[in-house]
Amino acid sequence: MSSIEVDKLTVERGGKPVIHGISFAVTSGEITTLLGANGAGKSSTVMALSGAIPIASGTVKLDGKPINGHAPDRIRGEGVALVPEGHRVLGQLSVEDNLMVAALDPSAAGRRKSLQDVYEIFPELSERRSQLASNLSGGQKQMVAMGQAFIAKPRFMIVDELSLGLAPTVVKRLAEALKIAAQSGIGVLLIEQFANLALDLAGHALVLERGKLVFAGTSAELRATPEILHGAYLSS
Ligand SMILES: Nc1ncnc2c1ncn2[C@@H]1O[C@H](COP(=O)(O)OP(=O)(O)OP(=O)(O)O)[C@@H](O)[C@H]1O
Repeated sequence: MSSIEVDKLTVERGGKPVIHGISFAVTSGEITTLLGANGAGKSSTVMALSGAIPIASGTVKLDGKPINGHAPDRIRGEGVALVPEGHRVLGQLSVEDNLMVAALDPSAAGRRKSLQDVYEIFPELSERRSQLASNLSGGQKQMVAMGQAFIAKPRFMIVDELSLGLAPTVVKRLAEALKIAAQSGIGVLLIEQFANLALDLAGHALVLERGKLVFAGTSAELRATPEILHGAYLSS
């Protein structure tokens, strides 16, 4: 079993600590959701894990080997792909070029195969492969952003806000894709504003409150502790 282990992680933003020594693990083949009120520190946590912002102290290990301090591209190459908040795409490139720039396989044949795998997950993208990404709907852009993670054949995917601003039918499709990812062995760390959706998808949950972890356990345990669950949305 593969895992990301986070130990006593501290992160500073604007010179002030916003994550205060949190520890948790994300395991392969499982969806773990990170919940918390606005400003609790969810984005800061995942940005630190993916190398987008520095870690003030603590360690992040992938299968026992430290990856903290590595550049984002290196962390991606090591098997941890981030789907950043806001379904950003390269608007002036086609859907297919957006996906291909994110492929990591050294062989052209391997990259084509990875592309076909993404089109199998998201046939909508195959149908629009030549279309400029700027012309896509928000949901289709999120599929491209997730496709850019899938095409790298990651061991772990970190998804910062799956459903933000998207229609329920599209969210259902994206949620299915995450389930497929987990079933294929990928470990998923999911930030999601809708707790019910997050807890339906995830087997495990973490709750952040003002940069501190106040809950780590199964989704069922969290559902059975409504005061923590509600606190997660009210106490920033
Ligand atoms: N660029 C920044 N500079 C300074 N402080 C920041 C910066 N970004 C975030 N913060 C602060 O860090 C803390 C954690 O913010 P973060 O965005 O990680 O929380 P979040 O849980 O992802 O919230 P949201 O759901 O609103 O995105 C907040 O107090 C926020 O004001």
